[in-house]
Amino acid sequence: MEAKEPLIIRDKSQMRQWSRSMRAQGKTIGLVPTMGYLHEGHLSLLREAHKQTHLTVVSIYVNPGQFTPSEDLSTYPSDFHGDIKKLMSVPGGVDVVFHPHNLYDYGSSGCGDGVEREVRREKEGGEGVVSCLEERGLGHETWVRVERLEKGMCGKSRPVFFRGVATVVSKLFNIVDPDFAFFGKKDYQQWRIIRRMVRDLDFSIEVIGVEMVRDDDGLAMSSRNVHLSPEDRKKALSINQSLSKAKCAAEKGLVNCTVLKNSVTIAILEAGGRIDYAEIVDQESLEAVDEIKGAVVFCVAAWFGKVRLIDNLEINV
Ligand SMILES: Nc1ncnc2c1ncn2[C@@H]1O[C@H](COP(=O)(O)OP(=O)(O)OP(=O)(O)O)[C@@H](O)[C@H]1O
Ligand SMILES: CC(C)(CO)[C@@H](O)C(=O)[O-]
Ligand code: BAL
Repeated sequence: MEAKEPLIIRDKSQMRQWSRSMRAQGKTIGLVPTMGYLHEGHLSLLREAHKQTHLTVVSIYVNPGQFTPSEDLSTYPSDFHGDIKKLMSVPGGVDVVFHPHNLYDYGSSGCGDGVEREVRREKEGGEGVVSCLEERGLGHETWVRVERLEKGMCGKSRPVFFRGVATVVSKLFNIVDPDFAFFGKKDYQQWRIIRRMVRDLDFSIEVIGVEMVRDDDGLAMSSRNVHLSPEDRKKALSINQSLSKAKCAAEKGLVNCTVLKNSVTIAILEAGGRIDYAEIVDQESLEAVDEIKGAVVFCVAAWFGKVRLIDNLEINV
């Protein structure tokens, strides 16, 4: 049986009002931030939220602040009505879907285009990379950075990504004011970064990391999988298969990270993929390790056709 239709809120102040009035009634709120085009991985976050909170909010917002103009913002998949149906298929459904049109619209209080162009000029002379948000000239110039954790892996290949994620998640936290927020461990580095941000900035929110959901054949579920051709989708199984083999080998005593990383890199290249990175890092600090001694995570990003996929496996020896 389908759950009831959620309340759909598009306006920041209406979202805030809803949260305030629910909190005044003693209700706890769980937030699941997403970019839409939902799959079972997202729904597992919602199911986890149901276990911990009275009320649930799923946000659907494709954030221009975490994409550079050369990334795939314009082709990011979306299906709002399909998403609502999927959310209603989960027992208990969802109370609110927060689906803002533009989270960076500050009305007359924005300082506007002139300042934005100035910021862009400075950056182009400095760090050299701007996000789609700055490119659009919307007057936003405040960014949250988790300086060390954002440096490696996805932060290296997507230079504005974690700055954009930490900033938009801070905005969502301020607007929705949840007690709990749920993030998937598929995006392992993102989950760690949000946890650190919440600790360092004293957000009064508990961040819950939820296990990754895979398709039956092992491919990590991801909205971008829809862009894989059937051939590339088959080839992409090499990521999970080589990671699983490496994990088995590590558990049997092969702890040299160069050897393990090479085995995964070669398997993905032989399948026809292009490696972005293959890193074995400490689960907490995300620092690369040479030898597996304790709790590490083996993280991979690889391209198949025009699609960049990420995956990881935790290894505890
Ligand atoms: N397979 C999965 N298992 C568990 N959580 C997931 C999975 N895929 C995504 N999530 C989580 O859902 C939340 C929203 O992610 P997002 O909307 O970007 O989806 P996505 O499938 O990761 O998309 P993308 O193709 O951009 O990687 C994040 O916390 C993310 O970690
Ligand atoms: C956390 C997030 C919703 C921020 O835009 C996004 O990075 C995602 O979907 O993982
Ligand atoms: N789940 C990560 C969002 C992104 O790739 O932009």
